[in-house]
Amino acid sequence: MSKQTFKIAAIPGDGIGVDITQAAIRVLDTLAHVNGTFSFEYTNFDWSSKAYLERGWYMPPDWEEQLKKHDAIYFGAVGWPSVPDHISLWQMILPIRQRCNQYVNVRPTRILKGTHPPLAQLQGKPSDLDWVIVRENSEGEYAGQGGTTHGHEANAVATELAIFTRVGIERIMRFAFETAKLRPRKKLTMVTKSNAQRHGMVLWDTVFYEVAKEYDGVVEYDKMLVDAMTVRMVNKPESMDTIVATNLHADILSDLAAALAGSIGIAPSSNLDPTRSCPSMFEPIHGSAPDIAGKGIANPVGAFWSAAEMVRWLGKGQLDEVADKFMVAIENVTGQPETRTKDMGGSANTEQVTEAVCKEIEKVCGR
Ligand SMILES: NC(=O)C1=CN([C@@H]2O[C@H](COP(=O)(O)OP(=O)(O)OC[C@H]3O[C@@H](n4cnc5c(N)ncnc54)[C@H](O)[C@@H]3O)[C@@H](O)[C@H]2O)C=CC1
Ligand SMILES: CC(=O)C(=O)O
Ligand SMILES: [K+]
Ligand SMILES: [Mn+2]
Repeated sequence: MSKQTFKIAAIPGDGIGVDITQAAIRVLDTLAHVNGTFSFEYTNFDWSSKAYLERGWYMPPDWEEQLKKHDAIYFGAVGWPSVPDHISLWQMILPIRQRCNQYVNVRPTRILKGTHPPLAQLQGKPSDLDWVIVRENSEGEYAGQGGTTHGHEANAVATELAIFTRVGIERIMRFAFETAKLRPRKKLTMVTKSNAQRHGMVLWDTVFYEVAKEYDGVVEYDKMLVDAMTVRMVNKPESMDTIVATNLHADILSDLAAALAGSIGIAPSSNLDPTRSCPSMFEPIHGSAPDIAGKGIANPVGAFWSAAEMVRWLGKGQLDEVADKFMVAIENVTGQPETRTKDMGGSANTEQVTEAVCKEIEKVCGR
C-alpha cells in the first residue's frame, strides 16, 4: 500500500497560536512516523497581526486559491491588542470559514483524565459531562452585515444584522441530527432565543422542527432558550448530549462548556465543509491569549485534540482508530500531574507536555 501524504496549510497566527501550532505539528509528525501509513506536508502561512502591522495585510489577494490547494487547514489563533479585534477576525478567520464553506463548527467537550472540573457534581462522575456543540459557522450574528453612520459623532448610528437563511438553518440542523444519531445517547438540544428575537430565531426554530420530523423515534430532541441553557449546563450537565446553536450562542456556550470541563486550554474545534469541496480547518477554541503569550506555558492539549479530529476527518473513516489512540496518548499525559500545564493545576510548560505526548504516541500508537 502506498503511503498517503496529506497537504496541510498551517496558519499559526498570533500569540499562543504560534506555540500550540508548532507543538501540534511536532505531535502530528510523530504520529505519522510511528504509524507509517501516512505523512503530512505543511505549507506555513505567515498571516498574523505582526505581519499586518508591518505590511498592511493579513492574507494576500489569492489567499483562497492558495488554501484550496491543501487537504486541510491547521489554525492557531488570530488577534493581538495592537490591532482592533474586528479587523483581525474579519481579515482572517471569519472569511476563511465563510469562503471555504465551513458551515459547521464542531466543538466536543468531555472531562479528560486529570482535569478538575469546577462543578462538585462532576468530581466523582466525570462522564456526566459529555457534549458535542454543533455551531452554525457561516451566517447568523457573524454574517458580517451592518454599517456605521456618523461614526465618531454624538449622533453615531451602527447596525449589526443577523442573517438566517432557510438553506443555512436546514443544513446545520441536519448535520446536528446526524451527529446526535451516531452518538450512544441519540439526544439533541436546540438552543434559541425565539422569545425575544421574533424573526430569524423563529425561522431557526421552524426549520429545526421540520428537520426533526425526519428523526422522530430515532433522535430524542428538545429546545432551550439560551439564557436558561447556561443554567442547565451548570446544574444538569448529564441531561444533554448533542447541542445545536447559532454562531454567537455556540461561541459563548462552548467557552462555558470548556470551563465546566476544566479549562479553555483543552477544548478543540473542527470548522467543517461537510461537502468536502473545500479544505476544513482545525483549531483549538481559544484565542491568542496575550496575557500568557511568549511565556511558553500555553496548554497545547486543545491543539492536540483538534489535530486528532483533523486526522479523523482526513481519514474519511479509515483513520478513526489512529485518532482514538492519539486521544489515549493525550489523556495518558493529562492523567499525570507532572505533565499538566498551569491552567490544569500543574506546572509543566508547553514543551514538556508536547514531549510527553510524543513519547506516549510512541508507546500507544504503533501499528
Ligand atoms: N479563533 C480565533 O482565532 C480566536 C481569536 N480570539 C482572539 O484572541 C484574542 C484574545 O482573546 P481572549 O478573549 O483573551 O480569549 P483567549 O481564549 O485568548 O483567552 C482567554 C483566557 O484563557 C486563557 N487561555 C486561553 N487559551 C489557553 C491555553 N491554551 N492555555 C492556557 N490558558 C489559556 C488566556 O490566558 C486568558 O486568560 C483576541 O484578539 C480575540 O479576538 C479569540 C477567540 C478565538
Ligand atoms: C471568534 C471566536 O471566538 C471563536 O470562533 O470561538
Ligand atoms: K483558535
Ligand atoms: Mn470563541
